[in-house]
Formats: sequence, C-alpha cells, structure tokens
Amino acid sequence: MADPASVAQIIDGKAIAKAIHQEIAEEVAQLKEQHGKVPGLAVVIVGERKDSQTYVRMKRKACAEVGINSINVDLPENISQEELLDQVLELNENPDVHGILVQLPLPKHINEEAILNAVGLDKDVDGFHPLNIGKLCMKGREPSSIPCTPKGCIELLKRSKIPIEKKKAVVVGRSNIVGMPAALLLMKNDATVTVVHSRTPEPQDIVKEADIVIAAAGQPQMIKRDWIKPGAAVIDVGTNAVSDPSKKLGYRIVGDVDFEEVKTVAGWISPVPGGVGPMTIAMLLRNTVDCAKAAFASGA
Ligand SMILES: Nc1nc(=O)c2c([nH]1)NC[C@@H]1CN(c3ccc(C(=O)N[C@@H](CCC(=O)O)C(=O)O)cc3)C=[N+]21
Ligand SMILES: [Mg+2]
Repeated sequence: MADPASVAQIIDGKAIAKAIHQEIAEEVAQLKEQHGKVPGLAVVIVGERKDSQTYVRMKRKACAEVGINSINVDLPENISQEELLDQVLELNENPDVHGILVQLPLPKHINEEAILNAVGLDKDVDGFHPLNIGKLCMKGREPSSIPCTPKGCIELLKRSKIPIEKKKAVVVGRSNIVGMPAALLLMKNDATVTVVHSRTPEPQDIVKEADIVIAAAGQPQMIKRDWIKPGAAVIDVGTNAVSDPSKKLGYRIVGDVDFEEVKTVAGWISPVPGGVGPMTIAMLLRNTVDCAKAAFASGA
C-alpha cells in the first residue's frame, strides 16, 4: 500500500534473496543430474557467540533449502591456532567441500589473518583471501569469489533496475569486508566513487551529492534525512543492536540509516532487517555454487 510519508521505493532484500535462492536451487538440481554430486559448503564456527551462532544457523538452513550440502564444523572457543589451521587445511583437501566459510570474528587468541590466508583460493567463498581482494583492486583480473555483503549490495541495485554507470556513489565506511570492496565494485560498474569514513570532516556534505549511498559505518541511524539528495538510492548495510526492553531479546537491530527519516526523501531505500542481510546469505550460496562449478569443470 502507498505510504504517503514515504517517497522512496522500499527495496525488498528478503524477496530478492528468495528469488535468488530459487535460481540456485534449480542450478544445484541440474549439477546433481549432470555430475551426480552437489556443491558442498563448510561452515566453520569457533566458540559460542550468540550472534555468530544465529548467522551460522541461517547459513546452514539456507544451504539445506537449496540443496547445497553443508559440512558443519563446530569448534571450541579454546582451540589453538594450530588446530584451527589444521582444520582449514583438511577442508582444503576434502573433495566434497567446494567452499569454506570461517565465521568471523574469531576468538582473540587466534590470528585471523593467518586463518584467512590458509583458505584455498578456489574455496574462498567469502572472498576474504588477500589475493582475491588484490585481484578485486585490479583491472582485468577476476577474483575467484567477491565478498558476499558488497556483492549483495550491487545485486540489490541491479535487480531494482537502479542505474550505476555514470552515477555518483558514496560509500560510508572503509572496512575490509564491506566499505572498501563495495567502493571497488561500484567503480568496476562505472560509478564515480567517493569513500567517507570516521576521519572525514563534514561527511554529510559529500553524501548529499550521491546518487547512490552505501551505508557501512556501523553507527546506528547515523545517516539522517538532510544527508540525502532527493531521489537517491540508499543501501543500508548496518546491523547494529540497540537496547529495546520491549523485545524478547532485550534489543533490536537497526541500520546505519535513520529509515523513517530517510524514506521521506530517498528514491529507493533498503530496510534493516530485510535488506542487505538476506542478500549476504544469497551471495554466499551463489559463490559456493560458482566454486563447485569451477571444481566440476576441472574434473574434480
Ligand atoms: N566469514 C564471515 N562471513 C560473513 O559474511 C559474516 C561473518 N563472517 N561474520 C558476521 C557477518 C554478518 N553477516 C550477516 C549475515 C546475514 C545477516 C542477515 O540475514 N540478517 C537479517 C536479520 C537476522 C536477524 O534476525 O538477526 C536481516 O538483515 O534481515 C546479517 C549479517 C555475515 N557476516
Ligand atoms: Mg569507518
């Protein structure tokens, strides 16, 4: 129903992700017919963080829904660096495993970089291996996988028929897993890209010029109505827990964008939840199927 206080079209990430799940389920069924085997994703979790457990459960459930074999590796919080490394190396050798996801963050005593370096390039479904990120930076080079969250942002724009080419895009945040790769992907899609971050003076003046805003700063509801150019597309990557005693868990999840304000000026806006989050999982499935296809094609 038309909401008079909203000029923005709401980008329904949940519905778009569902359509992608259906496409993937069909591809998986075809692969099974052609090769007698299905893609396999190892989902590795270390420790018992509640948020990580929730995300990992969602990823495993999504695999099951589309027919991807999820290989569940649940490891104790006190696992040593060496033991975790051994687990990853073992998964690299396992022919039933086409993708390896090591849920982040890892416990403090683990060297995250060393673990991500160990994931085989051809199984790096998160796209976090430095060589894949390096290739993402280079013209004419293709990483084996592109990080799921920024890839999901681009997919949201494309499937919503929002033009990227020749547009001004501003990314808010410069993290390794979202802001930086999102900027690179927008550039690859022929946008003119600016990145603003925690040390940028007057970021609102720069965001206000953008046709496309990717909000990935990790600051709850930081982006207000007066930051946004009328008609702009606003993709909200934030997943910030804010205290809310009326909720069962005592908190709710809000984005980096003040949704109620910004929807009155933006042309398009993705909500939280139900925007980028489900797309992150859809892109993980996509990357897993693509890695499996490459493995099957090479005779594995
Ligand atoms: N190796 C690794 N790869 C990741 O991709 C990765 C990770 N570690 N660590 C944590 C972040 C976070 N992340 C999310 C995935 C789905 C939702 C998602 O589907 N959210 C739902 C709501 C979920 C809820 O109800 O809490 C939504 O936005 O609608 C959110 C966040 C993946 N991450
Ligand atoms: Mg930042």
